[in-house]
Amino acid sequence: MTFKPDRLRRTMMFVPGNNAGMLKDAGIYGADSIMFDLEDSVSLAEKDSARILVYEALQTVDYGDTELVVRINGLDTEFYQADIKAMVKAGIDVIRIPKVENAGMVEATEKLVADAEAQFGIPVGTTHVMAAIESAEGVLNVSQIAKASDRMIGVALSAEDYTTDMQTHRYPGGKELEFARNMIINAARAAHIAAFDTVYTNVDNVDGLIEETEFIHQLGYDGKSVINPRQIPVINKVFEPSETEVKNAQNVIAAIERAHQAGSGVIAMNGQMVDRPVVLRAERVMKLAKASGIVDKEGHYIGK
Ligand SMILES: CC(C)(COP(=O)(O)OP(=O)(O)OC[C@H]1O[C@@H](n2cnc3c(N)ncnc32)[C@H](O)[C@@H]1OP(=O)(O)O)[C@@H](O)C(=O)NCCC(=O)NCCSC(=O)C[C@@](O)(CC(=O)O)C(=O)O
Ligand SMILES: [Mg+2]
Repeated sequence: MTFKPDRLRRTMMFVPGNNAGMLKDAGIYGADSIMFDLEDSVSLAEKDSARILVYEALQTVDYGDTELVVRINGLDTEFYQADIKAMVKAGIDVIRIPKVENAGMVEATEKLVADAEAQFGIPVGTTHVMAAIESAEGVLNVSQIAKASDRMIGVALSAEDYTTDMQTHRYPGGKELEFARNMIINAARAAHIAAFDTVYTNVDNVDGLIEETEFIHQLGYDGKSVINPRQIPVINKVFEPSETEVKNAQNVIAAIERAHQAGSGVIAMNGQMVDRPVVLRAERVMKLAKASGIVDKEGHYIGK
């Protein structure tokens, strides 16, 4: 497994844990993270067999350096303890805890994860966790949840369960998600972890997916959970910087290097002040440009 703390996470693809064919091919579609699901896409009757299937896939399928995540069953079920044990033993990168309402739920999971690491000879602290926020209570507590563990890599909005809890449903435009989206991105940034937007459930509506992704990209989200491989290139395209953005970022990085050589941390470029926040934004643009394949090894724009 390949955990990299500062990796891009534009797409995290749900793969139903009871579907052997999807498990086998999940690595070929280019998702930044693959999320094996043991929770809501698996029926009660198949919980144990899905856990075994995912465990076997983790032993036998080569997923390259894709980040590997598993969504375990909820902490109010009879399954989650066995899920944690098996997935830690298999060496999963990240455990996604569903329906997190408070920091205590993260702490309880963390303890079981640490116990399993010790039991299976895995260095304690190497399995990471993330929290799915799926209720009104979870949204209100998200800042504590985001800071509840050193293992925490991100918080995710889960709008299907959230809108149900809020006694509404999902509308085009997503006004019903505004408060949750703002709370989650703010909590993630304050905790220096990633923020993932929710799934877009109409896999045939490409325009709707683009519109939603542009909006969450503007808010500062790292990416989205996805349910279908066809959604991956669409989201990646929204996160792909334009030629102007890349060239501006290159100029910013070159300008700040010149400033550093002259012993300064700030410089003017075309009348605009270039300082640390501008440089950090430029570095993120270059990281996205590299992942999008639109710059060469030296960072020069080559397009597609
Ligand atoms: C949506 C659909 C039925 C469409 O089927 P279709 O048949 O039309 O798909 P096609 O495009 O035709 O498939 C073309 C090829 O891709 C393969 N393929 C498709 N999907 C793949 C995939 N996911 N992984 C790997 N492979 C895949 C397929 O096998 C085929 O391979 P091949 O035959 O070889 O050509 C299918 O995608 C699917 O089942 N998705 C997963 C659904 C799921 O996981 N739901 C639970 C998570 S949400 C939730 O729980 C709510 C939440 O909790 C969320 C939160 O927490 O964020 C909240 O509260 O909001
Ligand atoms: Mg859910």
